[in-house]
Amino acid sequence: KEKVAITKEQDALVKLIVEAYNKHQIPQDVTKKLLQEQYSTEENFLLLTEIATSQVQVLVEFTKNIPGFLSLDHEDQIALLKGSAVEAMFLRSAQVFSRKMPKGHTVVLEERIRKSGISEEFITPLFNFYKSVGELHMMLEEQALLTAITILTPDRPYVKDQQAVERLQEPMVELLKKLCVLQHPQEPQYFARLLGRLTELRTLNHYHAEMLTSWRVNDHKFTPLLCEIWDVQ
Ligand SMILES: Cc1cccc(C)c1Nc1c(-c2c(F)cccc2F)nc2cccc(C)n12
Repeated sequence: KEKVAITKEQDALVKLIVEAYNKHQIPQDVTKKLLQEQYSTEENFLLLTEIATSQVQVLVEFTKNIPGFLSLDHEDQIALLKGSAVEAMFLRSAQVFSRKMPKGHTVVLEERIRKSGISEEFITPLFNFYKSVGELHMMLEEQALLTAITILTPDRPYVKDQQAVERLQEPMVELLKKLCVLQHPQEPQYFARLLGRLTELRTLNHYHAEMLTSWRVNDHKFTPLLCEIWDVQ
């Protein structure tokens, strides 16, 4: 059985991706508000809107630090960001939800999500996804690479030069595969399970679009950044 080893270049790549992934977190004042604000539906929705807005900012910063991303065609950069924003945010919020947050915050955040006027038909798949990501106990390198791989999906709508995106995504997929073999030797199907999460993520795009529409119908206000990334209003 050939020995799987990370090359020097691959080690440099994973360090760059992890550094970018760690660089930006949700601002403290936003998470502090989670515990302080009272529990009205309006207040909860406003808080989630604030968190979503800062998550989009975090996503844009992370994406700009993915090696090679800024050398892509500028319109393709926008197409990749808009096409992957929901999936990347689900992935990041799943990790924040299952790992990063102190226990107390997670309970409060769950409570506020459940009481923010979102329909049950979205809440269930959302928490199922959070649970399925939590059960993987992903390591930081795996989370960061999986998020970069999601962003660098070549077949997003309006991407013109799909090959250029593939050339960036492929080495990341190879690297993640090697990391999974090295870091989870007792679980040969671990890499396949990670990719399975990406398939589950794509189904959540549909729910998210429905949610946006239902919020707009109920005249909920979004921030300019959320309007721009999801073409609402
Ligand atoms: C921050 C948060 C956490 C869990 C559930 C939800 C509904 C949110 N908030 C939003 C999300 C969103 C996200 F930010 C991460 C994951 C899944 C998401 F639905 N998308 C949007 C889009 C417009 C307005 C909001 C309030 N919003």
